[in-house]
Amino acid sequence: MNESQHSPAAIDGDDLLRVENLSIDFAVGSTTVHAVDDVSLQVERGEIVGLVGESGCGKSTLGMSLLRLVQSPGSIVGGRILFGGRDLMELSDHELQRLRGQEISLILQDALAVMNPVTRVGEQLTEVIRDHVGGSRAERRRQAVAALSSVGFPRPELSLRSFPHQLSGGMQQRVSIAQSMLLEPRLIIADEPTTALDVTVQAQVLELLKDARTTHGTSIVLITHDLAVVAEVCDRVLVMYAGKVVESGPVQEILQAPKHPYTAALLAALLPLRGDPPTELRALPGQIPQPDQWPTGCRFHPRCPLRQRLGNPQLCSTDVPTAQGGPAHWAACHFVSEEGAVASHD
Ligand SMILES: Nc1ncnc2c1ncn2[C@@H]1O[C@H](COP(=O)(O)OP(=O)(O)OP(=O)(O)O)[C@@H](O)[C@H]1O
Repeated sequence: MNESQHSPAAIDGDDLLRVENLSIDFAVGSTTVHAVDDVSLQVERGEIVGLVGESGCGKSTLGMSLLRLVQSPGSIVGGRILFGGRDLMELSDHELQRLRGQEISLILQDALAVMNPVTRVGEQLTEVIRDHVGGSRAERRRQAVAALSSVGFPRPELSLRSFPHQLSGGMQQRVSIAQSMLLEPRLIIADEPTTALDVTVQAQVLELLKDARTTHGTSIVLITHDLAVVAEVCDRVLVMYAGKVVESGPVQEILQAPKHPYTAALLAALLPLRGDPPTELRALPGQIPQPDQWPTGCRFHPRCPLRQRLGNPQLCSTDVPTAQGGPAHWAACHFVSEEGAVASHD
């Protein structure tokens, strides 16, 4: 079985988003970079799904594709993205425009990047309402005040008059979340939304995302390199390595009993939240390979601690691993058993 075939088959019909065998290439000079390679996933209504992995593994490219925002020289070269049963690839520009913001919205690490620096916060918010909903000027303003209030601005009327650069990073991210929630989208793509923020503000922003799910049933795809953030908010997690999903499962299971050696290595590199500090930080050696030079067989094999412990079996460098485990929790590794071989080898 193909490593990506488990996840779509696991759904019982309550999925809002279904990605099937998606591949995205970048044409860089005379080479083709396979940034996302045959990835499948699904997100159910009201579910928060984490997408984790090191820098360069394809998380953002995958996230942007969910809004059909992959920029040239990148393009979707295979697969389907179904949102609420509609194939995103078949939508007209007009339909896509309505979809973005109204049904799917985007939160980025750099909140300023999605704001107009010369437009006051209030105007940015009321413009979105005017373009998608309409209503009188007074009504639009009332909604903008309510939006800022809902993300914790103590004096929203005053903050509406601010320019984005007059706000702190945490405040800017709150405005960005307020803006993305204005039209009560069914799905939010949040790409490293807390990475630039200090720990206290980070926790507040994560709370706001959880609130969005609780209050409006919003589904969220949370892209992050930080497993601690995943542990805090996600129901399910997909671990990406070198353009592929290598493990998928419920967050607690993945954190407590990872099946893939890459996931185990990411976890081992985390500092414990409580207790004595470790005598050494077991960081994962080596770097993710360049996307135009993905290794043969299992793409993780040159860095894999489990393979080394097993005496470097040849299979890892020759054969692409298929999904092992059940539909709810699987990993693409030749040497994983359903009992969690990784944990027992550690
Ligand atoms: N505009 C581009 N031009 C060429 N290649 C690109 C471009 N954007 C992304 N890529 C390629 O796609 C790969 C995946 O990039 P992507 O940004 O999706 O990874 P990521 O996991 O989100 O990393 P990060 O956390 O650093 O954003 C990159 O290694 C790069 O080779």
